[in-house]
Amino acid sequence: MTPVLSIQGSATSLNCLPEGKLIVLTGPSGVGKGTLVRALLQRHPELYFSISVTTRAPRPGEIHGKQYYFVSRSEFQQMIEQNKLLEWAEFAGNYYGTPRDTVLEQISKGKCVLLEIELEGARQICQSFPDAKRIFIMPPSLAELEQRLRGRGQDSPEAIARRLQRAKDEISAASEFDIQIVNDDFDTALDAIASAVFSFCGSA
Ligand SMILES: Nc1ncnc2c1ncn2[C@@H]1O[C@H](COP(=O)(O)OP(=O)(O)OP(=O)(O)O)[C@@H](O)[C@H]1O
Ligand SMILES: Nc1nc2c(ncn2[C@@H]2O[C@H](COP(=O)(O)O)[C@@H](O)[C@H]2O)c(=O)[nH]1
Repeated sequence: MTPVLSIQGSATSLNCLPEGKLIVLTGPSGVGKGTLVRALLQRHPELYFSISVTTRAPRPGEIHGKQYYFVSRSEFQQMIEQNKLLEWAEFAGNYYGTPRDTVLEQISKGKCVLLEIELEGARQICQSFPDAKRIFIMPPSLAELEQRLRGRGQDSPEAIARRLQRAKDEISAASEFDIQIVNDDFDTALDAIASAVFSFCGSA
């Protein structure tokens, strides 16, 4: 029942979060999670956003340590073996994971910590942290999702097809989450996320 996680060498029982709060935000690729999170962090810089590790190649303008920590597949494999990731998953041909120590450190400092991750990783986090708040972002329709992925202009047609294929399974899992928010009108969705975050975290 009680997962034991290590913070800087000390064992800490985390079946409930000791100080801070953890929020998991998921939803299909292209739904607008990243754009919503960036807007939320601008409004509320007191939140802590976890920067993930990935084997995906950087897109134009992406900077190591800002959007992601970009690593090779062998480096990612080493991180798994050394238990440095709180969760990880393969998504559309690349690996993604959440660095363990920084997240646990921020939680232990009482921060409200935000993870923006795909479904499999979100499920892992929900198992390890049953007290985490789980938010699912829905697209208004699959056609609009495709439009957003194409409009973003960052992925090849093959990568977009893989992401859309996966989106169908992800959307059917939305009811596993505490809250479902449709990102149709951006400001309405942002207000709904802010309200969910702060009713859970208090003043963070
Ligand atoms: N409410 C909205 N209405 C129209 N376009 C939107 C809306 N929200 C986000 N977008 C646009 O949709 C595109 C995809 O958004 P974004 O990159 O944030 O998605 P994502 O869910 O983070 O994707 P991924 O999981 O692949 O990182 C962007 O071009 C963004 O500007
Ligand atoms: N399981 C995890 N998924 C993650 C993590 N960081 C990001 N993601 C998700 O990956 C997809 C694709 O992202 P993209 O930047 O290549 O478009 C998207 O759904 C992200 O939410 C993570 O640490 N773990």
